[in-house]
Amino acid sequence: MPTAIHMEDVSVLRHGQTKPILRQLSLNVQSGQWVALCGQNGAGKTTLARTLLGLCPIAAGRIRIHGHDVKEATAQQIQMVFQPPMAQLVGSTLYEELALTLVQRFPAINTADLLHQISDICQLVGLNVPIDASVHALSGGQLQRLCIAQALLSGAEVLLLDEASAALDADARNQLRHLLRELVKQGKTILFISHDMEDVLAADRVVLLADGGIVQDCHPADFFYDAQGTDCPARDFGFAPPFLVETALMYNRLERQHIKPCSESAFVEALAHVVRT
Ligand SMILES: Nc1ncnc2c1ncn2[C@@H]1O[C@H](COP(=O)(O)OP(=O)(O)OP(=O)(O)O)[C@@H](O)[C@H]1O
Repeated sequence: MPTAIHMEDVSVLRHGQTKPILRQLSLNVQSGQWVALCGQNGAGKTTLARTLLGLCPIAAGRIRIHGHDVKEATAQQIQMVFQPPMAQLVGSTLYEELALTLVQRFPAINTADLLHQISDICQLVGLNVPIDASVHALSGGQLQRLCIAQALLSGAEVLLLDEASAALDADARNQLRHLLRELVKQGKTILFISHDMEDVLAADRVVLLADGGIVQDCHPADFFYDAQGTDCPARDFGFAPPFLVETALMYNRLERQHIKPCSESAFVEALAHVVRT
């Protein structure tokens, strides 16, 4: 798989500060990988994402997005779903907002195709509001979905999501995780900043930031389960394991097993395997 994100010894200083917010940080992400970026408040997650967009100048190091220098990366290579959502919206209606993105990408697009693509993307992200709805009349969750729709319509290969599930209810969070999994299967690369441990569990890889540096980079199974499967290393970093992990840890302790599921289906499969053997 080609490298989608390449960060090499990157340091970032914010205006007026002497202490770097990102400290000689190196990170490589392959195309088609879903990375959960987590860390406590102020760890540098948003700064890292903004740096990948070229919005925070780097004091040292280098960044390449799909082989291009970060300064030359286009909207079709990398896009961010910002938090709060209004930060990225410029149109006054849902139609205007999405049509603008499509016209930028396909200047010759006709109205029928425009409406078709907008309708498809709204269905994909579960945005069930009239096309002429005012952006200001949308709920937090609907705005979040609109921003995700917009990022997808841009055609970007790399999607950065900053707390994109924060305004969503539990069902919508699940839907978003399914959508992200589908996008990854289609080859998109996802960097998902989230404090929600269910989001972290659903990823292919967890990168934990603390004080501007990477302190953990591993598979979710190694983030949430120790070698025996009876304890949760993520607790040492201040993160409570999600319910599925809690349940598996308890099961392992009671039944002296070592299963480490990261999804409901993996849990069922692991239990079936234990019963068979
Ligand atoms: N525009 C800015 N100017 C100066 N310092 C900033 C700026 N934005 C962020 N910082 C500082 O950079 C550090 C990292 O902030 P950042 O927003 O990247 O953290 P984060 O991990 O995304 O936090 P959170 O989980 O709270 O969103 C913090 O100490 C913050 O105060």
